[in-house]
Amino acid sequence: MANIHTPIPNLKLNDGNSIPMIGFGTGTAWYKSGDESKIDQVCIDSAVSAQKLGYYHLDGAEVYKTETELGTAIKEAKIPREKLYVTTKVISNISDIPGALATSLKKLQLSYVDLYLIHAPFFSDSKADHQHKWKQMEDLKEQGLTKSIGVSNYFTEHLDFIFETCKIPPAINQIEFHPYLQRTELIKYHKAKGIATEAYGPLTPVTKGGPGPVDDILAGLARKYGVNPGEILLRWCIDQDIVPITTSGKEQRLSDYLRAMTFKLNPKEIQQINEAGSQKHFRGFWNHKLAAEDHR
Ligand SMILES: NC(=O)C1=CN([C@@H]2O[C@H](COP(=O)(O)OP(=O)(O)OC[C@H]3O[C@@H](n4cnc5c(N)ncnc54)[C@H](O)[C@@H]3O)[C@@H](O)[C@H]2O)C=CC1
Ligand SMILES: O=CCc1c[nH]c2ccccc12
Repeated sequence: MANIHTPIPNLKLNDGNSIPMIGFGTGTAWYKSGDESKIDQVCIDSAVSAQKLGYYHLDGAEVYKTETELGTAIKEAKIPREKLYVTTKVISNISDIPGALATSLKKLQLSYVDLYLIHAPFFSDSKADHQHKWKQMEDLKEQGLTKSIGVSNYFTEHLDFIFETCKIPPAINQIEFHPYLQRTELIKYHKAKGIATEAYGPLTPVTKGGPGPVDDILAGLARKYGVNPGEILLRWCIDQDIVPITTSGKEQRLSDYLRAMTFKLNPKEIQQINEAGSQKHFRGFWNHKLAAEDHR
């Protein structure tokens, strides 16, 4: 079983902080469509197991309605706070960003988060509105309530708005990223501006995006490195300096994912996955909002 003894590399951010290069997500599998006050014990238990295996990077969001579960799991796992990397995101209460973070911190039972993200750009209706929201994010970082600030699901034009007036540039853009959605232009932009990329949905080709043209390549590489195709996808992100955010309620799967830390893909193997992946297009999230961006 891969576990806490499997070293997880960090990525240095543009603000000097570092982020562990794999995250355990509390959205998707755990998202509550109903009553937030109904506690999901399976979510708590899975987040505790994840921390015990060595996942110290935990990804949450107010809209998942699982921040209370994440806070309970952090308390139960007893990992020292300074070793943890906790992210949350604002969207439901975007009209009051400071109030939203205060509420999230209360649910998480924390005095600060490591990363606070604006969950999506679709709730700002003008350039000035984007810039005003970003200023509120900067204030929260300056108050020490979050160590880093960033965005999620932003396009280059939204990032351009921020860069026009920001004092602190976004440290991260968390986006859907996998071989069937390679976001080449956006990733180039991130690199040019010093923004780190986090990948959600990294396993899409072996989950809802399959079957497809990368299957045989993933199977061959999985045989070569003695892992599952999923771990090849996680490594494909890491070897491009992109931080995958994955999840599972199955302890064995969480343990298996950590085998992505035990090998490296060579540039030719990365290229093979890129070329095969570009033969298929698949987007699993935010289709209604993001379809226009697909061919950029
Ligand atoms: N910022 C945003 O808009 C978004 C952020 N996220 C974050 O990213 C996290 C991870 O997102 P996911 O799409 O769940 O990541 P993912 O692509 O890593 O998929 C994880 C899911 O795949 C399943 N899985 C793994 N291996 C499998 C296999 N061989 N066969 C079948 N199923 C398999 C797991 O059980 C789990 O449910 C979320 O929990 C959330 O924290 C997710 C979506 C949007
Ligand atoms: O974070 C992205 C996925 C997600 C899961 N539940 C919701 C609810 C509203 C927006 C996004 C999401």
